[in-house]
Amino acid sequence: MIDFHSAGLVCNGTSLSILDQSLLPQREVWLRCGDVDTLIELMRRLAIRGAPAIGVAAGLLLALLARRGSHPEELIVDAARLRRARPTAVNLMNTIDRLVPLMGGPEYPASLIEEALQICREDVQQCDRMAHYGAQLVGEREMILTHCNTGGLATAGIGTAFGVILTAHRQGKRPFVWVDETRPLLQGGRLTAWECLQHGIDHRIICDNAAAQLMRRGEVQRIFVGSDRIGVNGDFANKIGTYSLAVLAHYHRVPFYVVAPCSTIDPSCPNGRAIPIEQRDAAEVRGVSGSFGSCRWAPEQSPAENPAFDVTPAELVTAWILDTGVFGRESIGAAGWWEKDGKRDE
Ligand SMILES: CSC[C@@H](O)[C@@H](O)C(=O)COP(=O)(O)O
Repeated sequence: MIDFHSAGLVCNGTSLSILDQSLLPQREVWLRCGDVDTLIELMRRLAIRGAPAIGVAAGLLLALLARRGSHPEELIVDAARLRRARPTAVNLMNTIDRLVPLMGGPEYPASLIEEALQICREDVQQCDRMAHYGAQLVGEREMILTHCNTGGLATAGIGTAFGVILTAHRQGKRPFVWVDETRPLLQGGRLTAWECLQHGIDHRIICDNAAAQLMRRGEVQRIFVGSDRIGVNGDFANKIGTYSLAVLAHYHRVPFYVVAPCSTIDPSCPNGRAIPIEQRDAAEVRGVSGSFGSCRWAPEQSPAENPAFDVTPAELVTAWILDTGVFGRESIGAAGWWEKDGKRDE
């Protein structure tokens, strides 16, 4: 039985349903996804998004297809197409790399189904561990800033950066959250704000360009962000706008943390320059579109640049909060540093 559900995804044995994140918070619409073309389309238009969530969705769909009797060779082609759907988040590639060797093996399809479910379970557990380590850093009534959406919608569990905030909230620390709206697709203003409301977390949405002024006034005590891929030297890619926040945090001496499972570290990327950055349609910058309607304010003929992610250099990071512990800058350099020396105060 392929049975798994998270905030944005339900797999009930025979089908996969996805909560369309492009329509939230105005409309809660669940979409059936039964084939690879549909999932690729949903990923590209960010109906399902967030690094761990897209990896988990790809795994569950491949498991469903295997259970329905897909020939292993057919599934290998499907997996290769899914792998290319979004290029920056390494979780998608990790999922495919774990499942492809099982396609056509002696235990197929049972082994593939079990591995896909294991990826889901691991993500839930990793979120809990990161949240546990990260929440220890949060003091009473701190003002925290976060970027993009890193909660239950973006993962199989309670989230990465948002999981830290949620856990501090559940511990009664009463954090207050500045929610970056996160232009151009507003994952913060739409999704993180929605998740804050669901969990009763005190928050206020800000335009991305308000962060500097808040930091200058001393109204931001800590910044937590997620990551789509981390290089071996600690440089990391995350939603566009993360790098500017890190520069601002450095100038204003605000602690700046990356929260991600250690599987987000890509051993094949020695540094951030090796991380592929997704370029998206210029139309997303010239206007907005969603369940709230569509509007273009820029001249249609004006070219626009739309990198979906940026890379923050390791020197701007205070610590990496991984599922294996909290790693400061002094940890970087040793081989496999992310598995060894993190502080693990229980
Ligand atoms: C789940 S936390 C890591 C990231 O996936 C998140 O911060 C992010 O940048 C998501 O980008 P998106 O383009 O919305 O998929």
